[in-house]
Amino acid sequence: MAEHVKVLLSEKEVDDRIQAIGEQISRDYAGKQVHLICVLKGGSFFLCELAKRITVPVSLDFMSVSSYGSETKSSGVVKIIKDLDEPIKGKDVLVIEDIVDSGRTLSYLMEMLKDRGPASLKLCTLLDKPDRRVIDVPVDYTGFEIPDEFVVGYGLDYDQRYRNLPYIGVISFD
Ligand SMILES: O=P(O)(O)OC[C@H]1O[C@H](OP(=O)(O)OP(=O)(O)O)[C@H](O)[C@@H]1O
Ligand code: HPA
Ligand SMILES: [Mg+2]
Repeated sequence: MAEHVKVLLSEKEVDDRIQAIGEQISRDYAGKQVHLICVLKGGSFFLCELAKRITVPVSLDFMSVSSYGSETKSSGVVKIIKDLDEPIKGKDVLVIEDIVDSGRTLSYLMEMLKDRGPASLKLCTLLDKPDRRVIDVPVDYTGFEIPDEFVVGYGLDYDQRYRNLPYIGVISFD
C-alpha cells in the first residue's frame, strides 16, 4: 500500500506561526524565567524551534509518557516512561506539545504537574484537533486548529516515521 503525504501547513506557515508564538510568550513572561517541558517524542521539533524564538531566560526538561492499552486508555490513564529530571515547585512551567487530539494525554499530564506545585502552569501546542476532543484541556497557546485528519511532520509520526518532515502533512493510503 502506497503512502502519500499532502502539505497541510507549509514550512513557512509553520515557522512564521512559531515566531509569533515565541514573541507572545516572551511578552507574557517578561521579567521571569520560563521552564519549558517537552513531551517526547512528538513535542521535540516544536520545542527546539520555539525555544530559539523566546527572548526571556529559558530552562528545559523532558518527559515521556504513553497511554495504557485500549481499555484503560478511555479512562485517560497515562504511564510515565521518563519523568522530569528536576522538581517544578515554584517554577513558571510551560508544557510544549505537538498536538492535542482526544485530550487524554494532556489532561492527565497537566493534572499531575499541577500537583507538584509550580508557580504557574500553561500549555502550548503546535496543533489542536478540537473535533476529536474527549476530555477538555485548557490550551494557552495554539499554533493551528486543524480538521480531523491524521497529520505527520514537525515531530508527528505515522508508525514512527515522517517526524522529520519540515512541514505538516496529511497522510493517505492507496
Ligand atoms: O490528545 P491525545 O489523543 O492524547 O493525543 C495526543 C498525544 O498523542 C501523541 O503522542 P504519542 O503518544 O503518539 O507519542 P509520541 O509523541 O512519541 O509520538 C501526541 O504527541 C500527543 O502527546
Ligand atoms: O494526527 C495525528 N498524527 C500523529 N500523531 C497523533 N497523535 C494524535 N493525533 C495524531
Ligand atoms: Mg506525544
